[in-house]
Amino acid sequence: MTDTLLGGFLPFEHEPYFNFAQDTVAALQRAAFQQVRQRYVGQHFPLYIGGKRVEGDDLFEVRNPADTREVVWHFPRATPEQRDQAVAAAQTAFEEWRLSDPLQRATIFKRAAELLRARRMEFNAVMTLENGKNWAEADGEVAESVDHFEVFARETLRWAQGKPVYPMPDEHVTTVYEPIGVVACISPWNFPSAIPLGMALGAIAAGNTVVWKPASETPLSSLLMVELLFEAGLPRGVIQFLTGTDDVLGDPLVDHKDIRMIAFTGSREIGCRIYERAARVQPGQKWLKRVMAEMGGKDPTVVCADGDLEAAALGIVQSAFGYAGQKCSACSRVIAEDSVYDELLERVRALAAEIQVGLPEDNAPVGPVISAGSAERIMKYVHSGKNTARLVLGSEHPDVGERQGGYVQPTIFADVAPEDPLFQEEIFGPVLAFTRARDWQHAIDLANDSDYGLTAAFYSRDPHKLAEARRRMHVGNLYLNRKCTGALSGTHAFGGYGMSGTNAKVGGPDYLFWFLQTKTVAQRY
Ligand SMILES: NC(=O)c1ccc[n+]([C@@H]2O[C@H](COP(=O)([O-])OP(=O)(O)OC[C@H]3O[C@@H](n4cnc5c(N)ncnc54)[C@H](O)[C@@H]3O)[C@@H](O)[C@H]2O)c1
Ligand SMILES: N[C@@H](CCC=O)C(=O)O
Repeated sequence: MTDTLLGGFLPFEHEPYFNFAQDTVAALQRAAFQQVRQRYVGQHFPLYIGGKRVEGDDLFEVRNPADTREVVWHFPRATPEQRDQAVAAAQTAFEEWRLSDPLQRATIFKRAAELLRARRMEFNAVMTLENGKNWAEADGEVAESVDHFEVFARETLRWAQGKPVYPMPDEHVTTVYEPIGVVACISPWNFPSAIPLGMALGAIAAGNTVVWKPASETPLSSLLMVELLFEAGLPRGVIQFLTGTDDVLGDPLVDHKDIRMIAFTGSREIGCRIYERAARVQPGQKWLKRVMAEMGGKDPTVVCADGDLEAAALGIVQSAFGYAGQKCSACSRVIAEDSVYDELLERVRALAAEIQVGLPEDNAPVGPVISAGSAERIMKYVHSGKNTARLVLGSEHPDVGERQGGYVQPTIFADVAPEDPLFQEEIFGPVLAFTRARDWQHAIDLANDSDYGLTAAFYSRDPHKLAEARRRMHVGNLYLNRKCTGALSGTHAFGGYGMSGTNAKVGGPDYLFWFLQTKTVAQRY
């Protein structure tokens, strides 16, 4: 029966992006900024616990990274009591939600997709104002969120079917998947809707309940998704929404005995910390906690001598400097064969030199990094890089008038040695390292010389080299003859190797298994 239902949810198409080059579309997006400013700026937003909206007394400010003098909105700092109430409420809601009909879940997600389609420009504008994405980057993420709703609607039905087993003549044996409990979803600021949404939908599509803890820099993009799900019919107790400080919502949430799983996306430092802490069984805890930890990257683009240099240069510039390099998937290393190294470097330099850094609300190609502190950290790499490598572009502060924010110019270093921090460490900003390889095989060795293994791009026209790249590149997401950013839900299951994390592969066919446990039932008649 579920097969028939799943059939009713097909076919699937990725949500198309808005074409902001069209005047009418651009005018609508501008109007959405005005509406969002009128409706949301200056507002105080709530927590959600046990289906109730909870106002807080102790508020923190969210600032516009494009001009940090502007406070855009306020959110509450949850107290330890509210954290514990949220976990308890999620436990209570689990008893009902775990038995919910997968078709009910799928229908809610489909409805949420429809609701979001109608409000995409509003969600884009909110994201721009709190995390500095330009229109296209924000739109890419909101479109990905629509895709997540559509994909998870189908995945919840698919997993509800169970899996066939090898039969026995005298027993009827089934393998079915059941939910596990309360999942804490902890997310970063750089993808404030699609990333927490992917984790939360994984949890609730599987029949679990959620404590959703967004990054403090970007809580409204997350809250709007939660409220959208409520509007679509999700029983309100299924998601608890908590904002606040890491001393209340970090270690203590991870350590909580009633948390069954932590779904985390963020830095390597915090991911490793969670992994370690969650391994300790707390008094009263009745399970081994499961941890999904999706972490950073140091993503290479390999360019072979026979590759299309024009396409490679464009792909490198888009993936290295789009959203100021603040994607875990961003290209941060280029490894090119000796014979094309200089030409490729010049092509990339010329394209990158044209990039204008400016206001994301005006749709500048590159906006600010998330904060002044982040810019300072990035500039430390740039300053020390000048002593270890050859600066080809950047390193100055772009002119953005009187605005205060962490604006960093696209920066390129050439002749970077493999042991250089520019080659090994995630900088999470618009800083690109070029390294020369003797030949294409050496280039693959250099690409693999990293603790991380998230994404990589590989450019060649030679089928033998492409096949070898498929076999040898040690990454979770390998892109041949295209840029290494922009995974699409349902198609490019996303997650890395090595210290990039647990390889959970959000948006992929196995993702829901992370949130399920398997029951075998054998019956004799
Ligand atoms: N692999 C991926 O899919 C992916 C996607 C996006 C971002 N990232 C990575 O995220 C990082 C940038 O994000 P960030 O700066 O927000 O990361 P972060 O690790 O500093 O913070 C992530 C979240 O963890 C919370 N947190 C902080 N201390 C905690 C603790 N002790 N216990 C539990 N939670 C705690 C934060 O409040 C935040 O919500 C980069 O390294 C980037 O590569 C990875
Ligand atoms: N999924 C995004 C990256 C998310 C990390 O920051 C991409 O594929 O570019």
